[in-house]
Formats: sequence, C-alpha cells, structure tokens
Amino acid sequence: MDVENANCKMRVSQCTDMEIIPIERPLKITEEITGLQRLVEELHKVFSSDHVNVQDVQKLMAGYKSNQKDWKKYAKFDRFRYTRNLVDAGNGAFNIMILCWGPGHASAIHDHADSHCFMKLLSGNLEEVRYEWPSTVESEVRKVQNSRRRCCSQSEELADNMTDLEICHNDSCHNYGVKVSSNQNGDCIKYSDGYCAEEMEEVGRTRLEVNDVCYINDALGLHRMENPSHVDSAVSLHLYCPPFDSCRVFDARTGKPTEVKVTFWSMYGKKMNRIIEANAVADSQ
Ligand SMILES: N[C@@H](CS(=O)O)C(=O)O
Repeated sequence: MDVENANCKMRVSQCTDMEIIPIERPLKITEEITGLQRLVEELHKVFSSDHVNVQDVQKLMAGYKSNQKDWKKYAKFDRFRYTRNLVDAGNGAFNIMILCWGPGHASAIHDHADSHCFMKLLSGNLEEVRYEWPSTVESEVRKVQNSRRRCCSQSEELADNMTDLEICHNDSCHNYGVKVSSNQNGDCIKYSDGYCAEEMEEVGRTRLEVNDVCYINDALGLHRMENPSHVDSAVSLHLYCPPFDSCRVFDARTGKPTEVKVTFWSMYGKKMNRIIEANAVADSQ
C-alpha cells in the first residue's frame, strides 16, 4: 500500500506497509463540485465510511472550483501573520479550514502531527517549500518503520569534517547517514540553545496556482508555505485528517523542534476572542 491508498482515517504511521511515494502534484481539476458547501457535504459522505482513500479526498478537493462568494465569510486576515479559520469540524474525523495569507506571510517549517494534510489554493499565489526531517528528530512514521525492520546497513562514506549518527529504537537501528558540521576537534558547532549548526535540507519547491491541490504527510517530509507576493494576499483551503491541535516547528539553522499549539482565528465565520498564545506555526522565523 502506498501513500495514495493509505487509509485516511488512520494516522500516517498506522498505515501498514506504507511506502513513501509522493503523489503527482499539484493535482488539477477533473470532476467539478459546485460550491464549498457541497464539497463539505461530499467530504462528510466520504469520511462516514470506515475506509477513506487519500486519492478520493484529493479528487474531491480538486473538483471544487474556487469561488470567492463561497469562502469570503471565512476569509479573515491579520496584519502580522497568516490566520487559520475553521469551516467545518468534520464530525471529529477531519477538519477543514481557510488560511489567509497577507503579502509576505509564511509558515515556519513544520510537521503534521502524523496526520494527512490536503491543501488547495483558492486565491493568489503560494509557494510550498519542502524539507528533509532533521537528522536528530524522528517522525512517528519512521519510528514505526524502524521498529518493523532490522537495519544493518553500512553508513556511507562521510566527508572528513562530518560524523554520522545512528538512531536506535528498541533493538532496531537506523543509520541516517547524518552529516553534522564539526570543527577540527570533531565537536559540532553549536548555537546557544545547544543545537548543532545543521542547516535543514530543502528538497523542493512548488508554486501553487489557483485550484491546485497538494498533499503532504510526515512520511513525505516537512514543509513551510509562503506567500511570495509583496502586494497581494492569498487564501488556501486545508483539510487535516485526523485533526490535530499541536505540531512541531523546526529551526531552519539547526533542526531544533519546538512543540506548538495551533489555534483558530475564527470558527464558522465568527472571529475568536484574541488569544494571547500565538498562532505559533506562523511567522516564527
Ligand atoms: N499546516 C499549517 C499551514 S501550512 O503552512 O501548510 C497550519 O495548519 O497552520
């Protein structure tokens, strides 16, 4: 079973024998779905079944043709950071929300808390930047994969100023072939928070056009989104399954993870009282 066929009701790490194969992205419209309301109804139907196919959800998302009239009541912006605006809580199986990005707004590099993440661009432009997991942090998916497989592979030959790192769980080990910058004594160069300088590795960029859909989960890596325009805003539709209320953000210079709560700026079109706790995936870098 690959990612395309993984049961979307499960956390990504629970998808047995999952191979890490990204879908072709972004996905274009095939069958049209009229209106956001209708899309939400169709999603409810799909998620009421015991088995949900990732590709079916992608097709539904792609089938909706963005119309500002449908989503403008949810599109609430903030001057300083992108906002998350809940549209529907999906009977607890998924949640669907509208994210509003002012000019230059971006999210920090983050994971998806072992959930499936679908994203559709409704207006403007967004760029998705993908990253490898930092060597010192393991995703839930990798933990599961590593505990399934006994790994005895030889590490690749590393450059002189690099050391490799083996991460073990129970009696299963995985050598990530990690390359950590080090000085001549073999000590890594550390920031004041104790983390080694180890720039996170960018593995790809995708520019989304209006109505494009893309998908990510922790098995496929990490990402951040960015509105590249200095003048125009952007709006995107996100579906998470299962829903999550916290995830990890990563320091691009070191890979240091920080657990953050994710909050809503508005719910069902009504603005929430300002919560002091930051909508912390936003703008942290
Ligand atoms: N996953 C982020 C948005 S994005 O950058 O994909 C969030 O839900 O806030």
